[in-house]
Formats: sequence, structure tokens, C-alpha cells
Amino acid sequence: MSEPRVRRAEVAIEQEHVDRVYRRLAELREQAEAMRAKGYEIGHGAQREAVFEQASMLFERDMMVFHANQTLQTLDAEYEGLVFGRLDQTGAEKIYVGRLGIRDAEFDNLVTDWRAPAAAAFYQATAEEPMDVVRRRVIRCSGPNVLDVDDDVLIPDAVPDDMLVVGEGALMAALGRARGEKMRDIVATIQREQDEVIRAPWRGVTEITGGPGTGKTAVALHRAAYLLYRHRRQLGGAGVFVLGPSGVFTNYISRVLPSMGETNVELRALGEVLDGVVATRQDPAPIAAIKGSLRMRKVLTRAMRDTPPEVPDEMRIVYRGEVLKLRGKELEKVRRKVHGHGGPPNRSRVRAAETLLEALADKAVENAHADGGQVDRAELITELGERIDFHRFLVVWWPVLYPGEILRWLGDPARLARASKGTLSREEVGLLAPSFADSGAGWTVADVALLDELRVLAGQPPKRRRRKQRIELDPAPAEHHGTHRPEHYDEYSHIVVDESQDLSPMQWRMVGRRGKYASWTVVGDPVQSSWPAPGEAAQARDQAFGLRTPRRRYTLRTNYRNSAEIFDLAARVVAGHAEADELPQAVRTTGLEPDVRMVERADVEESTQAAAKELLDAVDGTVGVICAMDRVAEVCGWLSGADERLKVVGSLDSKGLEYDAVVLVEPTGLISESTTGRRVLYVALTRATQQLTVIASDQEWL
Ligand SMILES: Nc1ncnc2c1ncn2[C@@H]1O[C@H](COP(=O)(O)OP(=O)(O)OP(=O)(O)O)[C@@H](O)[C@H]1O
Repeated sequence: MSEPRVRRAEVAIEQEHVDRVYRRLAELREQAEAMRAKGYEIGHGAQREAVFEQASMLFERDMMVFHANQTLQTLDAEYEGLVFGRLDQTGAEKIYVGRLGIRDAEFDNLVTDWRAPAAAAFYQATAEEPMDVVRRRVIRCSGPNVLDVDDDVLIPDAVPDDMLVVGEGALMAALGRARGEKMRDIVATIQREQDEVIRAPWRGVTEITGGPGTGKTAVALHRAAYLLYRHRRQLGGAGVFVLGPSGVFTNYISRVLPSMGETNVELRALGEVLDGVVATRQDPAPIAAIKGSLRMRKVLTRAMRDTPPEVPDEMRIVYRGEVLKLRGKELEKVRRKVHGHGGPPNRSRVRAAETLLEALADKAVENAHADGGQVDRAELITELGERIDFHRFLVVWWPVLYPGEILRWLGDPARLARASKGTLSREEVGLLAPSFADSGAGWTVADVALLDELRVLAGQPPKRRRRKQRIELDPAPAEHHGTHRPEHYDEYSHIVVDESQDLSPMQWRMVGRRGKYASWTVVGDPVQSSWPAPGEAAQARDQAFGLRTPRRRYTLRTNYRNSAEIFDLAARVVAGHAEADELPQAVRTTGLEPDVRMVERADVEESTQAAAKELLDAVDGTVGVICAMDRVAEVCGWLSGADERLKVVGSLDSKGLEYDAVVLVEPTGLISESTTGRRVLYVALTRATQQLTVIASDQEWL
């Protein structure tokens, strides 16, 4: 038979199986829907029952609705192909591998979940170690339609006469495909070195390093899906937290886990870790460096303990006809004494009241001495402590402290100088104060870690009234199902940190608070780091992990993203800033060298427009235009109204992203805006999968 005929015949065979799977899927969906309906019926019935029965019925209802929703969510997950692999083993055994496990009505396996031990051979078998796999087949589907198959023969001698073999290179085909707006999962083509990381034990800390495009992000996300599948009991309850560098990035990766049926994962950008704050603005590099450093802990503690602005600087209270007066200095002494105990101020109001009463008693004793009289201290303290005017003073003088408020106080250079005496230099204070004063612009990404630190330092404000417990009888709106957030921040059971090389020490502290009891997957590449003080960050990171053992480290060495031509240029730019073994090997060649265009400064705009247009015509997928952070608005202006496939992005925000083609605007600008300039440029140069055009008005970057 000719190759196309063999291929058609084999596609038809697989289509038959896939059709069977989809028929079964329809049955399962019907069953789950019926179960959910029954759950709600029980819920409504419960309203008419006595309290005890109500509780148990509601529990039953919750369990049924929860399971039905989980199943439906998994079944409805967006997927490019539910079934994507087949293994033919020695002894004529065969299994199909897919995004989820599906059994037929007789409980026979129609599809094996890719994370199940039985599917491991799909990723791990090689010609040297075939693990009984004769033929490994990748099945490419679009929805329920089989488009193509692609085979690997691992034990040639064991291929029976009737086994046909088709094509080669599912991986290369996947890598050459056009990129869309969102990252795709790689379940069908996970490579052996990646699979080893995905299936590594769940406890402790798993570090994944490797150069750009080695699949670190993809691997970390597949690992999250794998861990949730294999250790759902340990990890499913409190959930998994995935942290990315920016909102653009979390949006980019947002489809990967749902496409594998995993929705119990909280995905957040560094600027969104704290509830209620969404920061996207970046500070200029020197300011971000100060805000991120551990020295800020001291500064924040002192700032919080300083006298809040606008509190009364004198206390007067009448006791048995006599005026007792505490002046500013005396009041400050009391404040220092309360803070001296070290508790969070929002939890120290009782102590503040007691200390203030003691000071008033001292004052009364002092006055009495002068007049030759006597005072009963205990009586004074009890009496004043019950007085409404005392408590009115107290709430104003010892106010509830809010993190945002304290940080804004530091916009006052005098206050910041007081808080940072001996910790920050005068120049640093000069740089920092205006950035806190600039509250109209909203918080920056680096501020979020400071706000979180202050949240803990100041303590939870006392709760006024307890909310009444409500029994929910109707389902929450659909988007709330599945995304589970622990009530307390430190409850996540597994934390994935992507682009971890860029976390500042203060950010590590913030993340560490979310993972007091968690195991970790930490992804990073030191060569792409834009954080200037790696030593301090490493210390904070170790503290975040605690003394957890074991710690295991994996290095990925193959660059699956860039063509070899593009990566060569990137490697040249970062030479001298990286060891040779820190740079990965690019596996794909396209024959297209990067196009470096030297132009006059005045022509950069026009050249950028021309390059963008050419690349939009040249590729099917996305085109990224990358420039220095402070030029994003300007470059957006140049390209307004262009194709939807085109995105303008600042250098730091391009971390972790990829495009079919990239126009890099004025590379020297990327170097000069950052303290780790060349590394940032290296990041920008490694975003393109197929074509790269550089528009430059100088040669410094080369
Ligand atoms: N086994 C694979 N099969 C198919 N595609 C893969 C595979 N491994 C990685 N890729 C693809 O290579 C690209 C780069 O992967 P990813 O973004 O995870 O790399 P990274 O190491 O996180 O890169 P960076 O450090 O630059 O952020 C993605 O498009 C990813 O889907």
C-alpha cells in the first residue's frame, strides 16, 4: 500500500475507537447531569426537615452536586483531542492514552488517563529501553475528528505483519505549529526528560531550571495536573497555587490546566497575590530593587510604629475634679512601650489602654505628691478604664492600621527618613518617597509584597460582629465552582512558582506565607534573571521553603521554542553573562536567519511598522512587538489598528511568553533600562518560534 493509503486506513481505524469514546462520553455526561439534578432536589427537600436531618441532607446534596460538577467540568474541558496516544505492547496488548480516563459500561478501559502509571510508558519508552512498547502512536485530533497519526517503532523485531507504521516526528510537527494567544498543553508530546520531572515525588521542593524554551512552564503545569491526579487526597483539598510574573503571562497559560480537566488551581500574577489588589505597574529598576530588598522589613516595622499622622498630641481627662494631662512626649513614650511588646498593633489595643491608664495613674500620683495628697491607683485605673471619653480618645490615638495607609505615609520624606534611619541611604530615601506619594497611579507590583508584609505586621483588625452562618440552598454561580481558595493564605498544599529567578526577597516572603505547609515546584533560569541581588533572594527563598526535605533539582537542556538560528543570536548577546552549560540546545532549524535592520533613529517608527506588517503576512499565528518598558504606549501608538494577532509588550512583561514572530525595537534601550540589562535583552530575543526582526538605531547591544 502507498504511504497516503496506509495513513488513511490507520486514521480510519483510530476514528472508530475515538467515535466509541465520544459515544461513551455522551452517556457519562447524561449521568452526571442527572446526578446533579437529584442533588438539588435533595437540597430543596431539606428546607422542610428538622435541623439535624437538614444538615445531613445538605451534606449529601453538597457531595452529589460537587461530584457531578467535577465530572461535568472534566468532560466539558476544552481540549484539542481527548484521545491522543496509543501504545501497542508485546503480547498484542494495546492501550489508548488521553486527557482523562474513561471506561465503558463493562468497566473496561477505553482511554487511560495520561497521568496513570499505565500511561507512563507513552512518555518514557525509548528504543534503548522500550518498556514492552512495540509501537507508540500519537493521534492528532480536532475535537472528535482524527486528523492524522504518527508512529514510533521501539522494538522493530516485534512488529507483527499486520501492524502498519506511519510518518515520523510528532514532536517536530507540534513545535512547528503556529502559536495562538494562549499556551497549549503538550500531553501528546511530553519528552522523556520532561516526563521525569512531571512525575517526580510530590513532597518537598522540586526545582526546575533550564534555558528559554526548554518547556519549564509547560512541565510545571503538567506536573500540577499530574500531582492533583495522583495525590488528590493530599493536595486536592487546599488546592494548588500557581504564581506567574505578570497578568499577561497568567492569561497566556490560563488554558493549559483546564484543558486537562484541572480547575482546582489558583493562578495569580505577582501583582495580584494579595486579595483585593491588582497591580500591573512596574517601578523603575532602581526603585524596585530597594522595595524588594529585605531591608524594607525594618523600614516597614518602624514606619508602622511611628506616630500615625493626625493623632492627638495631648490627652486631657478629668478625674475627681482634677485635670490629668499627658503631653506629646509622654504619649509617645506610652506608644513606644506598647510597641516594645512586639505584638501586632491591631491586636494590641487592650495593651495600649492598660499602658495609657498606667501613665495616667503615674501622672495623678505625681500631682498628688506635689499637693501632699494621695491617690488609689487601682481605683483610678478601674474608673477611668470604664469611662467613655477615655475610650473615645483611645480609638483615635491608637487607630486601626491599614497596610495601604502606612505605605502612603512613607510618601512623606521626613517620615520615610525616620523609618529608614541607618537602613537606607539618603539617596535611596529620595528615590523612594515620591513613589509612595504617587498614590493616584495605584500600587506597583513591588508594592504588593510590602502591603502583604504590613498586613502581617499590623495584624488583622479586630472583627466587630460575627457574620451569621447562612445555609446556602442554591448553587453558587457557575464560575465559582471548582476554583477553590483556602480561607487562610497559608493553606495551599502545593505552590508552583514560575520565573522564580525574578522574585525579590520581599516577594519570596509573601509567597512563603502562602505555603507554610506546602510542597513546591519552583521554575527558573538564572540567566534570564532581572533581579540584581541573587544572594539575598536565595536566602529569602530558602526561608520560604523552610527546612523541608528533600529538595530535588532537574535541568532541562533542549530549547523547543526557538529556531536554532534565532537562539544563536540570543546566545551571542548573553555571552559572558552565562556559563556555556546554562544555555540550551535549540533542536529545530528553519533556514531563516534573524533579520537585523540598522536604521536612523528618526526612522525607527516607520521601520517597526513595516517589519510588523511583513511578519504578519509571513506567519499564521501571533506577532509580538517588544520594546523597553517605558516605550510601550509610544510603540502601541505606532501600531494602533493593526491586526489582532499583533501584540505590543514591554521587555519585562514578555517573560514567559512566545510568538510566531517578533519585532524587537531598539534593543539597547532594553539594556539601559534595567540593572541586569543583557539578561533582559536575552529574554526578549528568545520569544520567537519562527522569525525575528530587530530594528536598531545603534550597535551597542551587539
Ligand atoms: N514536549 C514538548 N512538546 C511540544 N511542545 C513543547 C514541548 N516542550 C516544550 N514545548 C513548547 O515549547 C515552548 C516553550 O515552552 P515553555 O514556555 O514551557 O518554556 P520555558 O522553559 O518556560 O521558557 P522561558 O524560560 O522562556 O519562559 C512552548 O510552546 C511549549 O509548548
